[in-house]
Amino acid sequence: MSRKIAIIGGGNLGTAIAEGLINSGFSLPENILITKRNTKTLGPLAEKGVLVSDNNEEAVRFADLVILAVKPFQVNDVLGKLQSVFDPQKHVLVSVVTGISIDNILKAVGSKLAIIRAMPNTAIAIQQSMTCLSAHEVSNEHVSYIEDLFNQLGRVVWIDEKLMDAATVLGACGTAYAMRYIRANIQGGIEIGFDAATASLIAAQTVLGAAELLLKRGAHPEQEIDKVTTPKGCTIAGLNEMEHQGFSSSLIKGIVASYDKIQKP
Ligand SMILES: NC(=O)C1=CN([C@@H]2O[C@H](COP(=O)(O)OP(=O)(O)OC[C@H]3O[C@@H](n4cnc5c(N)ncnc54)[C@H](OP(=O)(O)O)[C@@H]3O)[C@@H](O)[C@H]2O)C=CC1
Ligand SMILES: O=C(O)[C@@H]1CCC=N1
Repeated sequence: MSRKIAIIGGGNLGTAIAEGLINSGFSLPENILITKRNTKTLGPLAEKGVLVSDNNEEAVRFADLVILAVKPFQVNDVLGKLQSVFDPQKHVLVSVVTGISIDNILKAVGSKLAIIRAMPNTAIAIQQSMTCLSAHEVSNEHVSYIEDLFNQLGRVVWIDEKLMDAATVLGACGTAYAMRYIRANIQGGIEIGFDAATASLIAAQTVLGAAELLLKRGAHPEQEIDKVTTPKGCTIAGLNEMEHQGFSSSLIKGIVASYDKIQKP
């Protein structure tokens, strides 16, 4: 399989994917064609040598891998206009669109195309995405190509398609939740004496280190918390106050609210 990639929908996620593909060396810029209606915002990618267009048909003809990254309500219109251009012998379609099932995509393209759903997050731009993948009735060749691609851009897990909405919330919305957690740390850090830049550095690196402890050791968070909480110390005092204020409960309720908001077909 040649390595020509079309990204339809060069918004926040589409451009992040393009950046990740180039930064990782997985793709040469000239092997990526990215589309949107207003191409002006794609200037920085064009400067790196990525092909830019407002013509989705041209993009599909150019590529063998098509990544669909438009908003959910745009899928039927965009794919409907591309029905005659898709070639099941040539193309594999990866959709990162929230809440649109493989069955719905098949109906929209109107042919028996190889379709994989992927749920990455915006850290894909710096090869630190968590990407959940799902497929059915797709060849092993396509599966290993797509797994290889997303493995260059972070970590990958294959999941049952019925868990895709849950993956969207935990893995993709999760970036925003983590940012809010870090921002609150920065706000607190400033209140107890740091300037904003120093508080930001300390907060972000501390979260990175905590995540690495879990990923590298496979430990449970509570095991690592036990190592930090001195009896009668300041950590447990802070943690307990956070819980009295509903910390874990508010996160869980937020996750469920995000999940409930995803339109179920
Ligand atoms: N942002 C995130 O963190 C994540 C997003 N997702 C999903 O990815 C998808 C994209 O999200 P996001 O990047 O945030 O959204 P954006 O709105 O930033 O990007 C969508 C892009 O699609 C373009 N677009 C609209 N219509 C067309 C068309 N007819 N042809 C080509 N391009 C078109 C828009 O540009 P223009 O108006 O100029 O055409 C826009 O830039 C969504 O389905 C979202 O649910 C999934 C995981 C994470
Ligand atoms: O907020 C949204 O709808 C999308 C889905 C995951 C991240 N952003």
